[in-house]
Amino acid sequence: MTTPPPPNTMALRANAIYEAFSDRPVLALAILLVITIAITRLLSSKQADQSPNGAKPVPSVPYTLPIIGHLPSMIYDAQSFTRRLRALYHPSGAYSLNFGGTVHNILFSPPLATALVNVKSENASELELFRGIMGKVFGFPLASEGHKYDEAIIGLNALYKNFMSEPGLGDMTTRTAQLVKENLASFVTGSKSLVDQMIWERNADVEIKTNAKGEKVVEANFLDLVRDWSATCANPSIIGSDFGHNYPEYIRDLWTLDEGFLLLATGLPRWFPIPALTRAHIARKSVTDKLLAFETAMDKYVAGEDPGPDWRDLDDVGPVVRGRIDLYRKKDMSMQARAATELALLWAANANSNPLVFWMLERIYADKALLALLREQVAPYVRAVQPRQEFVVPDAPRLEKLDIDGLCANCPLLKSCYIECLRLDAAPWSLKVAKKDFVLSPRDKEVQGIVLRKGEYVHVAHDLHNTDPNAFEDPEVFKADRHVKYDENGKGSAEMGSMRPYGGGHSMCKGRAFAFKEIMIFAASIISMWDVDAPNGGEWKLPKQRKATAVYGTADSTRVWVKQRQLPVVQT
Ligand code: HEM
Repeated sequence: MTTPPPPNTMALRANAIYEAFSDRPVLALAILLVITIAITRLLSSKQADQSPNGAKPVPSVPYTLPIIGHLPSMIYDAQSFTRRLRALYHPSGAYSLNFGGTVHNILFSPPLATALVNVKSENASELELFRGIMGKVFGFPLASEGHKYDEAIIGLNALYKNFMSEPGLGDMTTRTAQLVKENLASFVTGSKSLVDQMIWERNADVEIKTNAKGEKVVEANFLDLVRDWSATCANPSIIGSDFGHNYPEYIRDLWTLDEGFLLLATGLPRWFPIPALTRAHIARKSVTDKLLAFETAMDKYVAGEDPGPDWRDLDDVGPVVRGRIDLYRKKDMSMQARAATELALLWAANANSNPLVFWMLERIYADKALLALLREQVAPYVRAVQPRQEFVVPDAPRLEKLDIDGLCANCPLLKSCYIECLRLDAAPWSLKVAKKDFVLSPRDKEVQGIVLRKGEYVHVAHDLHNTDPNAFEDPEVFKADRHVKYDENGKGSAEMGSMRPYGGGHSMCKGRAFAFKEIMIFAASIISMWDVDAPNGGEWKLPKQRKATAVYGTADSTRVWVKQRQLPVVQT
C-alpha cells in the first residue's frame, strides 16, 4: 500500500504542472480533452452486471463526449447510426444510448417489443411523456389545468371507440368517401388563376405546362398536393365542415408545426434562434387561434345558443370531437385547454396518414407495370368515368363507384403496398419511462429478459425490426407483393405480420382502423382517375426520406406532371 504524499509535495506538483502549461493554454486544453474523452469512453464501455435472476442488462454503446453522449450521431444521421448498432447488438435485441445524460434503451427484437408495449403501467408508462407533449408541443396549460387533463383522460380515451368500431368508423369512412367523390375531379383543375385553384393546388405551387404530345398537364409539388387533398377529404369527418371552410389555410399550419414537432418537444421558447422552431411556434399560435374560435362556437352550439353566421353546420362535427365538448364542459376546461386537445388530435390524424398516401403513390407511379396491375385490381370497386360531352364545355370526370368494403377486403396487392410503405416509409418509435427497477420478460421463455432501471427511457424502434435483414429478405427493396399470402383456393390476402407501425398496448394508435381505410380509398381513387409522371418526360426519382415523428417527410423536390387518365365515356 502506498502512503499518500505529504500535502506540501502535492502542492509543489500542482504548481509545477501549472507552470508547465500556463503559457501553453491550447496544449493544456487539448490534453484535458483527450483525458476526458478517454475516461468517458472507458466508463461508458463498462457494462452493468448480470442481474441475480439471470436477466441481462441492456448493453450500453460506448460514447466519447460526456453529457452530450450519442446526440451528435443521432442528429447527423439517426437512420444509419441506429441500423449499424442493430447489426452490432443483434443477439441482445436491444442497446442503450445516452442523450444529454439520460439513458435511452432502444429495443428492436419483436419479443422484447411486445413485452414493452404490454408492460404493466406501474413498471413503465408513456402517460407522463404524452402529458409533457400536450403542454410543450400543443400548448395545453398544464400548470393551471394539468389536473383537469388527468381527470379527463379516461373519458377522452373512451371516445376513441368511435374511430375504431361501428357505427362511428363506418360513418367516418362514408363521409370521407363522399368528399373524395366531390373532390377527385379537381385534384388538379388546370386553372392558372390562384383564385380559381383549389386550396391543395395553391399549396402545391401548380403551373400549367405542355407535354411532348402537345397536351396540357399540371405541374405540382406532389407531396403538398396529395397530403392537402387527403386532409381536405378526411378532416371534416372528425371536426366537421365549418372549420375547414372558415380556415382552409389551417392545414399549412399543421405541417409547419409537424416539421418543428421535435424542436417544440424540447420546450425551447419561441425566441430561441432556430428558424424551424420559431416557425413551429408561430404555426401553433395560428392554428390555436382558429381552434379557439371553433371551441367557442361549439360551446354555444351545445348550450343551444347561436354560434354565429360562420358556424351553421356544427351538427356535422364527428362523434369524438362532439363527445369531447360535453367532457370539457363537465370538467370546466378553458378554451385554451380545449383548443390544445383538438390540435393534438388534428395533428395525429394528419401527420402520418396523408404523407403515407404520398409515399404509396410515389412508389406506384414509379412502376408502370405495378400501376396497371393495381388499376385492374381496384377496377371492380373504384370506377372513374368521363361523361359524354354534350355541350361546348366538357363535363368533369367523376367517380361512378366507390365500394369501400370491397376495396379494403379484396385488393390484396394494394393493401400489400400500404403495408410495404409502412415498413419502408415510416419509422415510428413507441416510448415509455421505467417507473422502477424491473425485469422486462418476454412471454417466450426462450428469450432472455432485460433489466430496466427507474428513470430510464425505453423505446421500441419499430423501423429497426421492419428493415432487419433477419426478418425481411432484401429489406431495403420495395416489393409491392411482399405481404400477399394465398390460401388453398388461391385467394390472396395481405397482413402486417410481425410489424407494429401503429405501436401497441393501450397507447396503440386509436386511428389505425380509419387510417387503413382512408389510405386505401385515397390511393385507389387517385390512380383510377389520374396519370402522374416525372416532369418533362424525365426519369422518376424517389425523393430522399427525412426523419419525422413516424411516416417520413422529404426536403427534396417532388415536382410531377399530372394529367387526366383516358376514362371510359358514359352518358351523362
Ligand atoms: C399511417 C397512419 C398512422 C400511423 C403510422 C400512426 C401511428 C401512431 C403511433 C405509432 C402512435 C403511438 C403509439 C404508441 O405510443 O405505441 C399513434 C397514436 C395515436 N394516433 Fe395514430 N397513426 C396513424 C394515423 C392516425 C389517424 C388517421 C388518427 C386519427 C383519426 C390517429 C390517431 C391517433 C391517436 C389519437 C393517438 C394517441 C393514442 C393515445 O393517446 O393513446 N392516428 N399513432
